[in-house]
Amino acid sequence: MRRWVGALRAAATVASGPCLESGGFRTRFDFGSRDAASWFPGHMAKGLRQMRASLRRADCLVEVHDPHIPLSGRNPVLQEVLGIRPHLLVLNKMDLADPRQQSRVLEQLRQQGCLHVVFTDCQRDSNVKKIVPLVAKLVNSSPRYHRAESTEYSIMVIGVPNVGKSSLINSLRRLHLKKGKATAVGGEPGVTKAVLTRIQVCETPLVYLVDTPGVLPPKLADVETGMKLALCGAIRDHLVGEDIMADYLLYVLNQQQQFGYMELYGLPEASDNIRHVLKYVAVALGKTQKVKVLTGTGNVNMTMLDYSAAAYEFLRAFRAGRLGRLTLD
Ligand SMILES: Nc1nc2c(ncn2[C@@H]2O[C@H](COP(=O)(O)OP(=O)(O)OP(=O)(O)O)[C@@H](O)[C@H]2O)c(=O)[nH]1
Repeated sequence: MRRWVGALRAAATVASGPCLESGGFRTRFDFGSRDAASWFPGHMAKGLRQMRASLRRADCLVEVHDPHIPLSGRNPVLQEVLGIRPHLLVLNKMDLADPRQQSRVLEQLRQQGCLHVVFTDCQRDSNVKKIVPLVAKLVNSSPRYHRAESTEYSIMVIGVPNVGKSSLINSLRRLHLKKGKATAVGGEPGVTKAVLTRIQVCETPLVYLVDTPGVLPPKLADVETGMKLALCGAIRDHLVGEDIMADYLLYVLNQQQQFGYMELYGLPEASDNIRHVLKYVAVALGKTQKVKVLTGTGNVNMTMLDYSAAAYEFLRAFRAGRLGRLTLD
């Protein structure tokens, strides 16, 4: 075992593509002729219709989004309702994004008219306690339309898939009700399949949340926005392609001088060549596959590096924060 890993490591070093010096990285990413329209799954149109219908019953919208992409990938359909409902933007998974970008992001969001923003980490319940008082303040300072007589707050949680909507609801219940999970959490986009019934998250004040299935913008602004959403797990990997996603991730890491991948996978220097990097990923993680090779004298079984598995692991490392805290916008 040791010997073939050693041999593969040597092969990875010798047969590598050109390694670029820091500063010699790609300055733009070539998306080829990819069309982001094909990445929008049809069933989301239904989710969007259900969401619109439920919106009428909500006092406040809590929009959860990924702080890796605080400025892109949000659903423009929401703009229609933002004007008439109190709106709070929760940038969840703050533990994974670059904290140095927070003030710039807040300023840019403010310029876009997004005034109420909270960064949270639902795995550690960080900042989640700020949400209920802020929602109460926002609702109380705006006309409550048909709900003027009600003393309870009904909040609708919306956002693209996989941003942590269910995790936020569970975190609120843990903090305010000392209760466990009410809604399933999953690492794959689309875990929340149907619009759920109301879930109580707080006693005083009485607050109910309505969880919704993650819904992508029906029309992505451009291919790059789609790629960023895919990196954040909002679009299923196989729709976009793990190989190109890994390449785009490497491009961004190098652009932002985030070279943590070198140490993680034992690269001697930074590289802009995804195949070269994935070679190291595969070797470091022992991602190999047996391949049958037909030769003139018969079949030979060979152990080869599994680049697809390596690309998948590279993406997983990014999503778990092992490649550093990164803001893509
Ligand atoms: N690092 C980190 N991971 C989180 C956080 N919140 C949620 N996650 C993870 O993100 C993934 C998606 O979480 P969910 O709560 O299922 O997301 P969702 O938005 O309800 O997903 P859909 O149902 O697909 O729309 C899960 O693997 C969670 O464990 C967070 O604050 N930090």
